[in-house]
Amino acid sequence: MYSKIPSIHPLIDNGITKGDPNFSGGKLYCHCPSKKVEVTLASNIAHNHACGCSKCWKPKGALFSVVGVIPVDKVFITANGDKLYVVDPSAAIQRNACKECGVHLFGRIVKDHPFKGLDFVHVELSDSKGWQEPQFAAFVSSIIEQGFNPTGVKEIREKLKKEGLQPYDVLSPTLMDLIATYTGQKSGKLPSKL
Ligand SMILES: N[C@@H](CCC(=O)N[C@@H](CS)C(=O)NCC(=O)O)C(=O)O
Ligand SMILES: [Zn+2]
Ligand SMILES: [Zn+2]
Repeated sequence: MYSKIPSIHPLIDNGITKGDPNFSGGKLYCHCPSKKVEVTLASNIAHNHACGCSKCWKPKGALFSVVGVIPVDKVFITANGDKLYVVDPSAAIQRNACKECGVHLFGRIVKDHPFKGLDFVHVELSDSKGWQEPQFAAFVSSIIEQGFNPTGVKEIREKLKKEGLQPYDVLSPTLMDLIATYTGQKSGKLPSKL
């Protein structure tokens, strides 16, 4: 007997399909059988990644979310926006979810934050192909907080690496450096022009 590794995410479990660098966007739909919330994205996404945190929306049975960012001016609610509500209004990322099916359509930053101006989206909610593929895995140890046995995390990290996703316990060094630069500039310890 061997134990089957749990699903990381359907877009990762059986190998990642590369996106199309010339892809220019598409529509996201919630999971309701009718009157779907529809969000139109007018460009590709960036910094797409797997996130193990407890706050990002995950498809049923998956340990990780897959989430990327897009400039807020490229995001349009194009149908049934009256079904959206903000999951946690006090969070930095205001995740707008469908109140019927629970799917998160976009996460918006409204307060002063290094990623303000970007929305967080899950492109698996789109039928279009060509979206940027996941680039790394973030908040891996956070799966333990949600009930995953810590003894199994090594195997999860190995699987992520095998699929080409470097695992991190916060964000990737690129994104952590961006956040730290913003913080340093805000406090005046770092010049505003670099
Ligand atoms: N260990 C925590 C981590 C939560 C966390 O910090 N999530 C990151 C990645 S999405 C974040 O930036 N959260 C900001 C927010 O949710 O507003 C958990 O799993 O709940
Ligand atoms: Zn829905
Ligand atoms: Zn997250």
